[in-house]
Amino acid sequence: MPHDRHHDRAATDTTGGPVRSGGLVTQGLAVGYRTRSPRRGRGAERAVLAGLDLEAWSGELTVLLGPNGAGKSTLMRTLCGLLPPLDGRIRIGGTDLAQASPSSLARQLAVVLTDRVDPGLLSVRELAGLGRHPHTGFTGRLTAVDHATVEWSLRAVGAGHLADRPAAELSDGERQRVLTARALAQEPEFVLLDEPTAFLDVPSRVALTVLLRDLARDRGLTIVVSTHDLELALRVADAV
Ligand SMILES: Nc1ncnc2c1ncn2[C@@H]1O[C@H](COP(=O)(O)OP(=O)(O)OP(=O)(O)O)[C@@H](O)[C@H]1O
Repeated sequence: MPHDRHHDRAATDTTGGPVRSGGLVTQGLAVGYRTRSPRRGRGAERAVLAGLDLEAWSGELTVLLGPNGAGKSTLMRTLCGLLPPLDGRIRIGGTDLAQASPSSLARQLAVVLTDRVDPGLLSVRELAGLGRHPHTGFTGRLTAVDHATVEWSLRAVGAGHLADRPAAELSDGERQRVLTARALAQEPEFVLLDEPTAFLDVPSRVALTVLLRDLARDRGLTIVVSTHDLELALRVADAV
């Protein structure tokens, strides 16, 4: 790792634990699925990962590395509140995820999962503009500041030239960039991206990962990315 995360948080409390607040922290987290049983209520639990004590901090790009089927997507879905934890706690910015209101979570946290998105008839600019929704209030109208943020986010991921294209016509790699732009347009403190480089060619993989690391450092974001790209993770990530 090029950057020793432990160097940044040398301060500890009397129990030896970190004194840093905020960040994305889990304690004893178990993630997985509950099978539905129509006759017997809740059904059985199938844990995919258990006993996870994870920390991701502001200003750092944290990478979740694991082979196919390891549980990265399951963990990502749980960290953003889409899947209930089977056990343990998740704290985001010092607040228990289970207690966070959906509207405050939407302003704080942006997520890009691997699910296919149907953009309908939206242009690329309009699709990225959806990221502004938590900030637009009752009318949903974008102000000049919102428009500027969307343009910036598209340019940041190298998709500025696609802005007027119908989003439904994008290639997989182009769509991946635009969805990343939508997440950045949200101006969140926390960004979770599940395999954001999966469809990208090698130069674009490096460029996007370096961009995410720089955004984390320059804007103090907490960015968590899953990947099975070992080399890139080790070269660029602040914590793996
Ligand atoms: N909806 C579901 N219900 C039950 N089990 C599931 C469900 N989705 C995934 N799983 C199982 O959970 C395990 C972890 O899957 P997950 O998709 O989280 O892994 P991953 O690390 O993201 O893999 P990949 O790198 O292939 O995307 C797998 O064994 C998978 O079959």
